[in-house]
Amino acid sequence: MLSVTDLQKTYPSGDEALKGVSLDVTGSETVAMIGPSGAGKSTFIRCVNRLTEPTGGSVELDGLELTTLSGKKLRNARRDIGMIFQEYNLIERLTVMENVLSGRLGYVNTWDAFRRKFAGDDIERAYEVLDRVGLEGHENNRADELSGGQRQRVGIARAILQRPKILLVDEPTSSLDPESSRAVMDLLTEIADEDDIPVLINIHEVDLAEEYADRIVGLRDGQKVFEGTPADLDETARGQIYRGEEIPEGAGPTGKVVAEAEAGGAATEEGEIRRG
Ligand SMILES: Nc1ncnc2c1ncn2[C@@H]1O[C@H](COP(=O)(O)OP(=O)(O)OP(=O)(O)O)[C@@H](O)[C@H]1O
Repeated sequence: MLSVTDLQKTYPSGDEALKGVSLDVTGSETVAMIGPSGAGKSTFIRCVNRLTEPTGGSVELDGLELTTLSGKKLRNARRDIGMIFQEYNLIERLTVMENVLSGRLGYVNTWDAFRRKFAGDDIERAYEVLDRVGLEGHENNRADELSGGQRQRVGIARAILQRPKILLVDEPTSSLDPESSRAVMDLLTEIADEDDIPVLINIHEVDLAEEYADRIVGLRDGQKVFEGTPADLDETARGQIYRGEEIPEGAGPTGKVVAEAEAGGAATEEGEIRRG
């Protein structure tokens, strides 16, 4: 379970990107975080895995406080967090298989240091994971030969190879066409169910959030201004999230609207990795 309490981030520029946001994500639920550009959605996800340093608050994953970890402990904790990025963050010149195996390292920038050192078990599992995301047969294609939807599937495969305790997903569909977007959302919610892990997704497309999420969280100006089911996301709530509207008095059941911020194997020279 991810439990975030009063998360704050003020950038050195003075931008208060998060002004005390609390959120629990648990079970196998899919939570969509929506909000206008600049609301703090990416900052929230990046503070959870410490790609950005929060300036206040607490982030616990299965009871482990992440904000105070450093060095090896932080690296180990990050392996429990599967991260999927808008722009895929693949290494273009490497193969699909190599990119997926880099998930075993937690974060790809250490890939070069570990190259060629994957266990046979990891490779076998990488094949399984690639089958699962529909990329069987593409193992030895270079990442830069793939379509956007396929690249995002590589990103998803890389994340789930880690056997994470949670998936954090930052704008997975914003570079994709509608059909590929839906396929990616289908895959993410399927993983949440089948692997029994929660998924937190930042997403701009409100219709996809409504269709796929169990719960929707609305951020505006660094504050959580809405939390509820897709059915709760009425016009009042949308106005509050996207237009900063006050909740009109007597406007009906908007109790869900939060008005204030809550205080191994071997790679060949060419990069091809073979089974066994
Ligand atoms: N590295 C940074 N340095 C300074 N300010 C930043 C930095 N990253 C983000 N910000 C600011 O923090 C605020 C929140 O940005 P963030 O990217 O988290 O919002 P977002 O909701 O994810 O927006 P988008 O939907 O456009 O990605 C914005 O005011 C932004 O300008």
